[in-house]
Amino acid sequence: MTLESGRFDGRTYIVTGGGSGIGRAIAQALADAGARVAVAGRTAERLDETVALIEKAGGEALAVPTDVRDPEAVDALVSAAAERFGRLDGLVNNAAGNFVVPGIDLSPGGWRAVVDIVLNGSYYCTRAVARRLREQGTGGSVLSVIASYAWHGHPGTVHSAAAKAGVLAMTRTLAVELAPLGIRLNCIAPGPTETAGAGAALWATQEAREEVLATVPAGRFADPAEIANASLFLLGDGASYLTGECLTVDGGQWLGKQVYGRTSA
Ligand SMILES: CCC/C=C/C(=O)SCCNC(=O)CCNC(=O)[C@H](O)C(C)(C)COP(=O)([O-])OP(=O)([O-])OC[C@H]1O[C@@H](n2cnc3c(N)ncnc32)[C@H](O)[C@@H]1OP(=O)([O-])[O-]
Ligand SMILES: NC(=O)C1=CN([C@@H]2O[C@H](COP(=O)(O)OP(=O)(O)OC[C@H]3O[C@@H](n4cnc5c(N)ncnc54)[C@H](OP(=O)(O)O)[C@@H]3O)[C@@H](O)[C@H]2O)C=CC1
Repeated sequence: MTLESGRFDGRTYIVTGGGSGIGRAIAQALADAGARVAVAGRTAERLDETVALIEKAGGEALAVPTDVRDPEAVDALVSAAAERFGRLDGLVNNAAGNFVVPGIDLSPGGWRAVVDIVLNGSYYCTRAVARRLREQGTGGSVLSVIASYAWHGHPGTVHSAAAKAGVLAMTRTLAVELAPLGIRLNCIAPGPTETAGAGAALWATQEAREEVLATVPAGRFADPAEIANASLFLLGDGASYLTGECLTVDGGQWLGKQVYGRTSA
């Protein structure tokens, strides 16, 4: 069997949270590899910027302002992408919200805001795209961006850790349900990655940045392009027999738990 891994010519993907950070990098990488991309998020201007960057590089993209917490808006997003590009091949669940607060002090509204975006939004998007793929009879792939605290938890982010764990369970469940339709679902768990959104939400001060860096054996933040490269592998034909998995891309962070207070020998 010969596979054209690494190329996405003629394919169409939806990237949620495609107006910034990791989502923008994945959208650009997909477009560079030949795909058409629909980017979704709440802020139209950011989406337009992503589209302009992709078009400037010779690619094709569409901005569809969408709040992933609204299932009807998500259905409309999927219809808009399929109508513009004629078909769909997959989805990247990348949209997220996050802030640091002790779980005991978190309000029900704060819990709901994050769980609605990360878990419910990922489910609405996955369901809508899977229905479209079933209708087309083509198969496809779904990638969800989670975080390693889905399995080890993290103080200060109970809402996000619980929601990301839910996305992992959703992925594993639907990977089995949808395999007969040729639809693969996987997750990627980035380590600390240099984006304005995460910087503002999680390491807003120099001291906080240094604390985060001290936990990464590789000694640096990831560049969003490094997360995008690994994402393309999981979305593409090079991973055609890979489903229900999570690839951790974190410079050794979660393994380097500093039991003896150090990250190097
Ligand atoms: C290793 C790292 C892994 C993961 C990294 C990332 O995810 S990086 C990605 C990082 N990127 C992003 O996060 C970008 C997107 N993020 C966002 O848009 C916002 O941060 C959002 C998640 C709050 C959603 O916005 P929205 O317009 O829906 O929300 P709203 O303003 O209407 O508030 C809703 C509820 O939340 C409450 N609340 C809010 N802030 C705080 C706080 N600091 N403290 C306590 N509570 C807070 C607020 O009080 C309200 O609750 P109430 O009073 O009704 O009970
Ligand atoms: N950076 C990091 O260190 C890490 C990031 N991650 C994950 O990577 C992904 C991207 O994060 P990152 O690029 O850093 O941060 P960003 O803040 O740049 O990305 C979050 C994106 O989600 C969009 N978004 C938020 N709420 C909604 C909503 N209700 N509907 C639609 N879109 C929404 C935002 O756009 P808008 O506000 O315009 O809607 C934004 O584009 C997230 O899933 C995050 O949890 C995981 C591990 C580490």
